[in-house]
Amino acid sequence: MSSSSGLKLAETIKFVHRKLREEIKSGIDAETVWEQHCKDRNTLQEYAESMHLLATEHWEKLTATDPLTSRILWTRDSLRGYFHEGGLEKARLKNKTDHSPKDKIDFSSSRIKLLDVGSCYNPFSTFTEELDVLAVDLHPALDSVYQCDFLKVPLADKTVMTTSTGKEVESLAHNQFHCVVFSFLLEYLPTAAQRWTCCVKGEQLLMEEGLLIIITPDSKAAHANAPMMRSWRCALSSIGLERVRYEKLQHAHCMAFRKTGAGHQSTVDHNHLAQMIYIPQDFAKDSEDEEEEFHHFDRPNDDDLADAFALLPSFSDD
Ligand SMILES: C[S@@+](CC[C@H](N)C(=O)[O-])C[C@H]1O[C@@H](n2cnc3c(N)ncnc32)[C@H](O)[C@@H]1O
Repeated sequence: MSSSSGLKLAETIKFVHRKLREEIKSGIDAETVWEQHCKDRNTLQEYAESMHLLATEHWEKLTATDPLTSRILWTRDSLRGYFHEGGLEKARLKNKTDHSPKDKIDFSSSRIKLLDVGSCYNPFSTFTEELDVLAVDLHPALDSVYQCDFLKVPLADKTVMTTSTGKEVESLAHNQFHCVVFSFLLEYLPTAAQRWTCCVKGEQLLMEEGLLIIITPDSKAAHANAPMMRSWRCALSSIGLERVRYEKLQHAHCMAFRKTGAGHQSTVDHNHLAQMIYIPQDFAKDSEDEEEEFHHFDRPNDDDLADAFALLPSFSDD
């Protein structure tokens, strides 16, 4: 791998995201778009190399000078705070009405079992003393990451991994992980329905009281995309994921959601909820709008959002 300008690497990544969205907007169905994309080994390889370089050679330099910009350190800090420094107990006290597990899991003694979805280059591998990481990706950049299309991988009683034809995941076990991480994963997916599928699967893989960490890029001020963040929070609360931590870093929104065990509300309309996991680019009209990423977009009209929120109880403002 050779060094390359950060701008060029970021452009390679944005190009792939944009291409997928443009194909959807042109009317090709999501299944076909995704299938074709998964077969395009050259694009996947170029993306993996670019992402790996961008993160390790450019973003990590920024982390060295300003650790508060790091989504990886934010995640580690959140896990420590929740599992080892009283966050979990606080959440238990706050949610006296939760359907708590009969034998509460003691998280304090063991390493945190973490599933990093869309891991690319396994950024959490440096914390092996505290984290037991299973890193998976559609097209891994490193050998320590298992190949797995999270949209398609079956959830089963056991996690099954193969190494015979390369490192692959055949199935992932329900209720097995203390933590599931989606760091810069959701905006890769061109439809809100695919993002929703990820969230639902993430919830199913977590042990009760486990954390789903979602990190999404945004260099604008926190309030600029606050309606989007509220929309995500609201949708996730309807499948029993309660937000316990939120922070706007310089380039990302970072969120931790706790699996409350309240389960899915029986009345939830999954199609409707899926649309709530929107991103600004879903509304960009052409590639010029896309260029601006988070700057120029038409938000869903306020009435639509108000309707969406009205459907869901226990929504509270930021
Ligand atoms: C922007 S990169 C983020 C990499 C890393 N998580 C980080 O924070 O630097 C998005 C990653 O998600 C992976 N990805 C996208 N869709 C996926 C899927 N359905 N299953 C698994 N990985 C996926 C891509 O291959 C890519 O490596």
